[in-house]
Amino acid sequence: MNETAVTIRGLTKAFGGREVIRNCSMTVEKGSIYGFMGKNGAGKTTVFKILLGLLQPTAGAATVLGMDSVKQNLDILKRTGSLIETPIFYEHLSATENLQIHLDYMGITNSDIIGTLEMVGLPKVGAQPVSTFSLGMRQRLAIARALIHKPELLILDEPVNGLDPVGIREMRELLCNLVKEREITILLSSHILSEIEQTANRIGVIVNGTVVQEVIPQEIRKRYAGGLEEYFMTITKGGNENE
Ligand SMILES: Nc1ncnc2c1ncn2[C@@H]1O[C@H](COP(=O)(O)OP(=O)(O)OP(=O)(O)O)[C@@H](O)[C@H]1O
Repeated sequence: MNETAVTIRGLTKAFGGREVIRNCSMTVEKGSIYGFMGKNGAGKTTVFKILLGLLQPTAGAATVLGMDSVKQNLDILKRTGSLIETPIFYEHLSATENLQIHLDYMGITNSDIIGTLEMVGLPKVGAQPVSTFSLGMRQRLAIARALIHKPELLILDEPVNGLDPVGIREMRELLCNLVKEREITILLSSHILSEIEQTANRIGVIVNGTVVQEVIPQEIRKRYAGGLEEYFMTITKGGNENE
């Protein structure tokens, strides 16, 4: 049996008495790419924030790399790289300086900033202030920051957001290579179904704060002639009360 990188059981999160995550369970196997799909407001970002210890669950539990998301959140942050919502940088500082600050914060002295910038497709702009970066360049830098401390797990909320078609393909190749070469686990959300289809080993669909299905892409192709789009429309129909 595969080991798990993330286990969520009976998770509930309420904001001001309104439950946006409801009795939610999911399992992410180590060394895999898990595609997390759901309509706007279904609860993907909230689940990611709970996994990273940025939000506390109202009920239930989340375990990340064997650690409890509430009690061991600092250890989780050290062993995990993440990109959640719009990345924030020190605008007047260069890409290299931003990565160095992150490494200092993580207490890491020995890391390859130049190699990481190259890996994400920013080979020549390390010295440039982030204020001059385009949306796609910022997204690449955010991925570099998520990767630079060599995490075992990457949690990426819409990582291809803002990338052009070339960038999207490069990101796909990068993520697949990371799993192959570094044996890391990737949990990512995306509204671009073709991206999920081409990268994920396993797919989880969240509807109104509950993961309603976890499946492998081959199973979807077998059962739905229209592929992932038809599957998504079928599973999520009935709307989203969280919207
Ligand atoms: N801090 C908060 N306070 C109150 N409600 C919140 C808070 N954060 C999220 N919500 C609500 O929780 C629900 C789930 O939001 P979440 O951002 O997790 O959805 P999502 O699936 O990531 O959506 P999207 O695809 O649009 O990014 C939404 O109804 C949102 O308004």
